Amino acid sequence: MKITIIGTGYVGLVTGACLAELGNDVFCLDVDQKKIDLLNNGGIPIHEPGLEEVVARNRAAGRIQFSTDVAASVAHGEVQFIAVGTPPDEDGSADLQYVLAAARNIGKHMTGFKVIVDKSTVPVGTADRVSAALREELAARAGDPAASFSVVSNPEFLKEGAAVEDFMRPDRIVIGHDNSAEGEKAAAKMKKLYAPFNRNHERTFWMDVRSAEFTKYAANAMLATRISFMNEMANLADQVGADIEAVRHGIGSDPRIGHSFLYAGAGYGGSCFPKDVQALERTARQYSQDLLILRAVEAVNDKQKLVLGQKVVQRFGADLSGKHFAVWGLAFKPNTDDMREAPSRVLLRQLLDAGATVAVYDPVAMAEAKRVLALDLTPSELARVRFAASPKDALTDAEALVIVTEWKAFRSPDFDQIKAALKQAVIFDGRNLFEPAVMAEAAFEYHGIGRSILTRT
Ligand SMILES: NC(=O)c1ccc[n+]([C@@H]2O[C@H](COP(=O)([O-])OP(=O)(O)OC[C@H]3O[C@@H](n4cnc5c(N)ncnc54)[C@H](O)[C@@H]3O)[C@@H](O)[C@H]2O)c1
Ligand SMILES: O=c1ccn([C@@H]2O[C@H](COP(=O)(O)OP(=O)(O)O[C@H]3O[C@H](CO)[C@@H](O)[C@H](O)[C@H]3O)[C@@H](O)[C@H]2O)c(=O)[nH]1
Repeated sequence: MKITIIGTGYVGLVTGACLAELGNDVFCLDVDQKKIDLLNNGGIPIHEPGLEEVVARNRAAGRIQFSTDVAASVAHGEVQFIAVGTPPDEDGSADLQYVLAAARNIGKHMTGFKVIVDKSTVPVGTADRVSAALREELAARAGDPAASFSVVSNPEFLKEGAAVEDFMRPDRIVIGHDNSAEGEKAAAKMKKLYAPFNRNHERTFWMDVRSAEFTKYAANAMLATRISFMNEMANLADQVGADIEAVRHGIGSDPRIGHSFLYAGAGYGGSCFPKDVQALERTARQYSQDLLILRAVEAVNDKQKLVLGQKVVQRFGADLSGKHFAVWGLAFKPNTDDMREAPSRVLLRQLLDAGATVAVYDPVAMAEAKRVLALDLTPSELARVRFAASPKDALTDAEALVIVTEWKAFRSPDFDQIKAALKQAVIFDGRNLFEPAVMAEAAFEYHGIGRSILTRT
């Protein structure tokens, strides 16, 4: 099938590459000329395991092309995926300017019948706005009088760091369409496009457009709720002298609760949970409804991002001037270089505000961290951050090690080496990577999240 993908970010590039892998003829459009040049020169703008190989293979086979040519992109695809960003507006609602600009571009150039797919995460009712924008553009020009379209909602559920795998083996495919003749025609095309992922369509959930749009937000809101719930339980566990890891196993074994997504830590980050929770709250407010649970989820998460830094201050004092710390992990989660809403940024702000100097290391996010921290910090603050060449290099002369991201490479470190490099054998572990009993045996002072019972003894 001839497919156009508008926006070549995390979602667009992965969607385009994976659909090309299945034999489709894919045209990827972006407004960012640098990104398109990089892709045309064989580069990949993001770190995503397996993506580079899929893109290279399909580029070589002529099944995927990258361009900024809007007219050519509209002419190419019978199915046009809109996968542009929907960042938070000032009031927390999803900013739809990029989605609507993409829709208008389609309306300006289209001929014949097009399936327009909202792949971006967009508030309930957006498909209607996309349809209206398209209709306006069609009415404003002397084009093909037979031009027609149907807007379908097909939200994306991939996780960064596992995006290719998630896209190729989806838990579910949600497709919302209307039941007009065009809507049914669009649904038939979507069915054909997704057939290779689930031959009997056992994983496809067909629904109306608004329910599909809502499903995406409800899924992220539920996942964010689990995390904030566990973080709140962890903080209480610290107070009452319980171990949140034991509690996690204890409750996760109930199939109604399940083991996944129950890890207490340094708070959730990334480009989705923070903005999608806010956007859903904002949608509710438009209908005079106050989503009390989600407000709490957000407030707990904001507080949780401070917990690691507070533990450091509790241990080393409010004035950290003259003190130096090692930080392992900067990306908001492992296997990505994405720094959007990363808890590490909050921790660095706390340590620097208290007067400390830091040495930071991340296996893949160093370049992105340099870019982002140059925006977060003043030049004099940035001068107190050293970008280390290795985990070991970061440790030199530090009072303590603070772990923010659970990269695999941090899971089995050489503890003797850590002890030798640090001024004091103290570890603050924002992801509960190690067993407190093992750490105690190795004579480390170990501060996890929600595990104080084991550090007090
Ligand atoms: N990142 C994720 O893990 C993820 C997962 C599921 C859903 N989503 C949702 O998917 C959407 C895209 O997210 P992302 O992380 O891929 O964003 P991104 O910022 O990585 O990429 C968006 C791309 O769209 C391009 N763009 C903007 N306007 C354009 C236009 N008019 N025409 C062509 N290109 C245009 C930008 O230049 C950019 O390259 C968002 O709504 C997001 O919430 C993201
Ligand atoms: O038990 C857990 C699981 C995750 N996290 C944190 O939660 C954040 C988000 O993690 P994850 O969901 O793995 O990454 P994302 O790439 O942000 O993916 C989420 O957001 C995407 C964009 O909407 C959705 O498509 C995915 O289904 C959804 O998992 C990260 O900071 C994690 O550290 C925890 O603190 N504890």
